[in-house]
Amino acid sequence: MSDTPNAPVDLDALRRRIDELDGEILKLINERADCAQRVAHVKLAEDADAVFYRPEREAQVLRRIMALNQGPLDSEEVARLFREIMSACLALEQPVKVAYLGPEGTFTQQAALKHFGESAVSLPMAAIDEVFREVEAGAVNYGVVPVENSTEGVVNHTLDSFIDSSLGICGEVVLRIHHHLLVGETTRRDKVSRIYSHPQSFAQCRKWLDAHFPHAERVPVSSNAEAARLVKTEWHSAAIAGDMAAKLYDLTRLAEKIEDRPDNSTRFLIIGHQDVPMCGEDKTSIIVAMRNQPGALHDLLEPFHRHQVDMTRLETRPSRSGVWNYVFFIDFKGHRDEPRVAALLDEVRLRASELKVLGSYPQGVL
Ligand SMILES: O=C(O)C(=O)C[C@]1(C(=O)O)C=C[C@@H](O)C=C1
Repeated sequence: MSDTPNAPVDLDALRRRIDELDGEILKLINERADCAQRVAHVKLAEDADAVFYRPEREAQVLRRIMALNQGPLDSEEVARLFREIMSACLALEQPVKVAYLGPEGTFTQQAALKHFGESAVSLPMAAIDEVFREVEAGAVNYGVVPVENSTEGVVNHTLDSFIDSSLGICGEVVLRIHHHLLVGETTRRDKVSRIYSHPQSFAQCRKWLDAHFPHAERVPVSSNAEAARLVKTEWHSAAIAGDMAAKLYDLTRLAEKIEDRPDNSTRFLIIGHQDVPMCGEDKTSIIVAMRNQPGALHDLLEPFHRHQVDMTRLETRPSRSGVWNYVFFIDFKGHRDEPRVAALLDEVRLRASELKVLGSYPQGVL
């Protein structure tokens, strides 16, 4: 075989080489799976209630692979392949069960698959509260809920659910959101008089809709997947939804990527009972209640500046009880076990009327 580009190649020889390599890859993947099974035995020997899913280790594996990769495959592509290999290995140790904000075909399901891989068992829930309840009750191991969109801002319902919940955060996943205009096979573009979607998606595609379908009725529904389900059986209707919903309901794309901002993305949280050890590139989320007095916000923020802790998000929510006068949701870089972060948290605790650490977890890798 020649290394010279454009040299004539022998197709049979190349396919024989691919067969050989596939044999080696197969052997290595199974050797890896065997190691994972042995890891499970070690975990069980140490603790009968062992937790098999280890977010910090998964983040380290994926980051290492991306750093090692020399192409020609793109690093993200390679990480996605390893994501699936680890998902299958974890399923051999113990299949992980995940509840997500449904119905089937939502972006949250896409986020759950991106984070846990195809070997996880994922179950759709009708509402964010239900995802929290299923995880709290132990019916599933983890939950996946949306928390903020780059165009539309925060998902208040998710933030509020943390106030009264015993659950914490064990991971995050960021998804690029691409919306398409979808129709059933009998609907023509010039006949679309009604468009269904989730209110957030309407907001994310507002300029495109004003320009292309100014006269179509916009009907808000509970999810993009529900919008896709409705148009499957309706003439003259279209839905705004993503790839998963298009595939699930076998719809045609009249227009692709119609979101107004090309960087439109949504951040999802993985919720659970687990305290996640440090992985090296971590984030911490806290809820802080401050007394209703002048300078409260300054008092809260000043230690972050002094300890040089990088805040990535600050949200304020109205209090729902007397104690929680002002409630702030804060995300920052670092892990609660780092001395610098521990010192910061001690100071914030002294200044606040309440502090709840929701968790430290790996920054989203993919
Ligand atoms: O290292 C572990 O603890 C494992 O269980 C192995 C492994 C892997 O396949 O690499 C599988 C599942 C865990 O979530 C993390 C990593």
